[in-house]
Amino acid sequence: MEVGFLGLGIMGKAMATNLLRHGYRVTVWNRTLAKCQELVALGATVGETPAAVVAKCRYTIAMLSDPSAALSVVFDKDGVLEQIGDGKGYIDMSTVDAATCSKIDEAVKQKGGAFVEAPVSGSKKPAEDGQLVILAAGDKTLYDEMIPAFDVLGKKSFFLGEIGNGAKMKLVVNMIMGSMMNSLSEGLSLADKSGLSPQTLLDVLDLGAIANPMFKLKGPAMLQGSYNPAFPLKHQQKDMRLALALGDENAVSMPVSAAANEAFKKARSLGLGDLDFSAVYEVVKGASSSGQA
Ligand SMILES: NC(=O)C1=CN([C@@H]2O[C@H](COP(=O)(O)OP(=O)(O)OC[C@H]3O[C@@H](n4cnc5c(N)ncnc54)[C@H](OP(=O)(O)O)[C@@H]3O)[C@@H](O)[C@H]2O)C=CC1
Ligand SMILES: O=CC(=O)O
Repeated sequence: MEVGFLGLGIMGKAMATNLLRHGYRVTVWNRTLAKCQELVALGATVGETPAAVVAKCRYTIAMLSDPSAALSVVFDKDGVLEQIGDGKGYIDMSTVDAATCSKIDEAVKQKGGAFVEAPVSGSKKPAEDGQLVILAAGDKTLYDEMIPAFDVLGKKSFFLGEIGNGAKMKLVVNMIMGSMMNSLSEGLSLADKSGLSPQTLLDVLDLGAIANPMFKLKGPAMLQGSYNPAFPLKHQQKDMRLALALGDENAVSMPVSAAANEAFKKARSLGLGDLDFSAVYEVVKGASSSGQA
């Protein structure tokens, strides 16, 4: 099967690599074209523009940073819309909001193509290991056609129905994740400032009812002050922002998430946006130090 792949950031590179390893013929494009070379070394071919990729491939997957990138790659000059049409499918796996998915869906359908949104839960390592959780919605026929590729990329795919539902599910999940990361940061700070060992706190957490892979993976690195980006903080803040907007639309009060969003915004303002989202710990630590008598 031949697929196109647009966007070779942390996630896209791992996902396209996985497809190549499983025998897919992959044509890649990235805004910074030089980043395609690593994939070429693994057997990919390069499309000079998103339109060129879509012209060549029946199915094209995108994995881009945010709504503005997702829209630009579709609607701008040399974009997806110039070549999408009958018999072609476009699958956007980026984390965006439902309105962005609807705009893309309508435009692709108007050209005779099919669209599936399919954001993923799981970070760099699950992407490398083909262990993502895929949250798809939109054209069911295209979804069914993509199942073999989704099986390479992920451990489980959910088809959630009408367009927008994948985006909404992803935002709810990441809203919870961002709040949990803030809560862990506060707990580590509180343990430290009150004379306890933060490492012992991690050991205790890992044995109890709130043990989870995120605390286990990120906790020790946070104590080392090591924030090599798996999930960039700027993307987590984008997800909190979009989840809060979904809360606004539905009149759902989310004070915990709003507070977490403020901490991520503060981290961005301090220049931590390109670090892992666990770097919000630096903000929480700083806040507790400045509060000292
Ligand atoms: N990292 C993670 O753990 C996870 C991330 N996600 C989501 O997946 C998506 C990608 O994340 P990730 O790979 O980490 O992000 P990166 O920041 O590593 O990569 C972003 C990609 O988007 C491209 N891009 C950005 N702006 C534009 C634009 N205006 N036009 C065209 N291309 C653009 C970048 O191109 P260039 O190289 O030129 O900058 C790059 O290919 C995001 O929506 C994120 O929220 C979902 C699950 C996990
Ligand atoms: O979106 C990030 C993730 O880890 O999932």
